[in-house]
Amino acid sequence: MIERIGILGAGAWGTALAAAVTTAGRQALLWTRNAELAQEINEDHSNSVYLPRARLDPSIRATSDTADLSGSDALLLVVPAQHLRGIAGGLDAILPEDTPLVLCCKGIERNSGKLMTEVAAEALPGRPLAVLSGPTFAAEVASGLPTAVTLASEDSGLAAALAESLGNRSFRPYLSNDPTGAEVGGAVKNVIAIACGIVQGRALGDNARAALITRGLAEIVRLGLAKGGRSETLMGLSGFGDLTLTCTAVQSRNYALGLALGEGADFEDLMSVRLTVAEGVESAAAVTTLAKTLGIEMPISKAVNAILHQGADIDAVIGSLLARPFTSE
Ligand SMILES: NC(=O)c1ccc[n+]([C@@H]2O[C@H](COP(=O)([O-])OP(=O)(O)OC[C@H]3O[C@@H](n4cnc5c(N)ncnc54)[C@H](O)[C@@H]3O)[C@@H](O)[C@H]2O)c1
Ligand SMILES: O=P(O)(O)OC[C@H](O)CO
Repeated sequence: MIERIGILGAGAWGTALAAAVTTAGRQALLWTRNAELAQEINEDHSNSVYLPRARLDPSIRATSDTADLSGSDALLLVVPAQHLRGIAGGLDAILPEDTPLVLCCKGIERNSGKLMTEVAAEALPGRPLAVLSGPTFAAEVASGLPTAVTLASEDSGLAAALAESLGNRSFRPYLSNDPTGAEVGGAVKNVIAIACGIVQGRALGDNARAALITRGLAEIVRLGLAKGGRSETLMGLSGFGDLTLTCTAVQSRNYALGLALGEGADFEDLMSVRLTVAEGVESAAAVTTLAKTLGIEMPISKAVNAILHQGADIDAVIGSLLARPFTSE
């Protein structure tokens, strides 16, 4: 039985997952690089920086020493995508080779274009891998509100064991053997959510957002299939489900970032003050490069990348998207 769950990363999602783990009756050990935050979690049972309104179960323990994770029966990887390689690599010497790794971060490594399972397989070679993804705002999970996730692994026995260990009445895993599809859905939906925020910020209407969600899903499916994922995964919780959630709620950091940009805020100003991660920023660049390499069309993702990273004018980019030739669905 998977009893002791190590959680690498005590941001909003790592902390919410610790809450789900304790609700399921398992032990949660959170790792954070910030010793003061570990002390706060242990002594005050709160995470005032990343999940300010949550009261945490006192059984949740935190540490800033990665060596403490070596006794985990499974390790959830919940650090921002661009930091996974660096942080996880430091665990290779201390983590047993049979410890399952569960990728809970949603992004693509910008420098390499690699998915999180690909990065984990290089940073911590040989360990069994799974992906946990889906429509999951951390604050709602921490409050015990009903949530369903995809738990995907090529090893169906591992996915089932993880579901048994982590699942409960309000945190319901659905099993899949398509981790690639689950990862692509989780990463690209953040980019499409930025696009949706931008059109809402520009007051272009709900029709425009529905069009972006639908054509965004077409981009997710193209990339997912090209990477070896399956279309039913991309139509499930970790694809369509998460895309819908993230593109329609101001609670989403990616959507909210797009909204602010659409309303006229400066990208660099927004990034210079933010504490929390908006994965779509880095993934927009990664997805654009990957689409070019794989020879697939992803015009919305490319447009977001042009706005964020190439200084393109928002109205000019929207004008170019609207001027694209008519085509079939
Ligand atoms: N918050 C959610 O609702 C939610 C839900 C599902 C998945 N996720 C995914 O989980 C992952 C983590 O997101 P989060 O919401 O927990 O993060 P967060 O925004 O709450 O916190 C930021 C995290 O990044 C870490 N960090 C910041 N700068 C760093 C650096 N230079 N080096 C190493 N670590 C650094 C911080 O210590 C902190 O743990 C992301 O991939 C996100 O997409 C988040
Ligand atoms: O706040 P966001 O945009 O990072 O989205 C959080 C989760 O990924 C939603 O499923």
